[in-house]
Amino acid sequence: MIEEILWEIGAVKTGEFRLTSGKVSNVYIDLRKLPSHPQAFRRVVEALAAVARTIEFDAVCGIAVGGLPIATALAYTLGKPLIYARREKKAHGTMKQLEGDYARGMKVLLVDDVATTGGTLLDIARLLKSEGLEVVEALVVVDREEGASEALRSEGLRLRSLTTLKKVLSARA
Ligand SMILES: O=P(O)(O)OC[C@H]1O[C@H](OP(=O)(O)OP(=O)(O)O)[C@H](O)[C@@H]1O
Ligand SMILES: O=C(O)c1cc(=O)[nH]c(=O)[nH]1
Repeated sequence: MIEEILWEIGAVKTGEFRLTSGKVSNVYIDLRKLPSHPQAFRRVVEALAAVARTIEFDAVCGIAVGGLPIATALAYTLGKPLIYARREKKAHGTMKQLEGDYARGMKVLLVDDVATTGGTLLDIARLLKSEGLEVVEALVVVDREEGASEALRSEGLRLRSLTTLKKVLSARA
């Protein structure tokens, strides 16, 4: 089970954490360490691939940093092209925010590690739309169920997840 895997690799942390949205929480899911555990990583990516195979899309878009290794492994597993978004536009070099090769009209599956308010997914969905891409759905490992699903729905996007924070916490050994 995904929830058990997260506990096993120590991805569930307790303490006091400031979240991206500015909220404070006493629990934090740290999936940045997932690729350091190859067997767990493979199981999570296989579970994501099972969901992704039910969706029609042309390319995976990962969100740096936490979502990028996961999206990369997912795209590789599915044999789909990968593009990825920085949280901020580069201030030098190419000056880009969206990396990789893409074309207008491409159907994209947006992938991240965790969704809380959905602000990050929405920002990147808007970036993709501004480049002429079509975001078909968003897929994350953990939905904290703190507004992301509703926020995405209000812009016509469905959020899918492998699990929720509630399920992770109730699976605690
Ligand atoms: O739904 P939201 O309220 O937007 O929060 C979720 C976002 O927060 C985390 O990223 P973080 O900003 O910590 O960046 P990182 O992945 O680069 O560490 C997480 O990886 C999501 O992208
Ligand atoms: O909302 C966030 O910033 C956030 C929450 C969480 O549990 N894990 C994470 O990586 N980010």
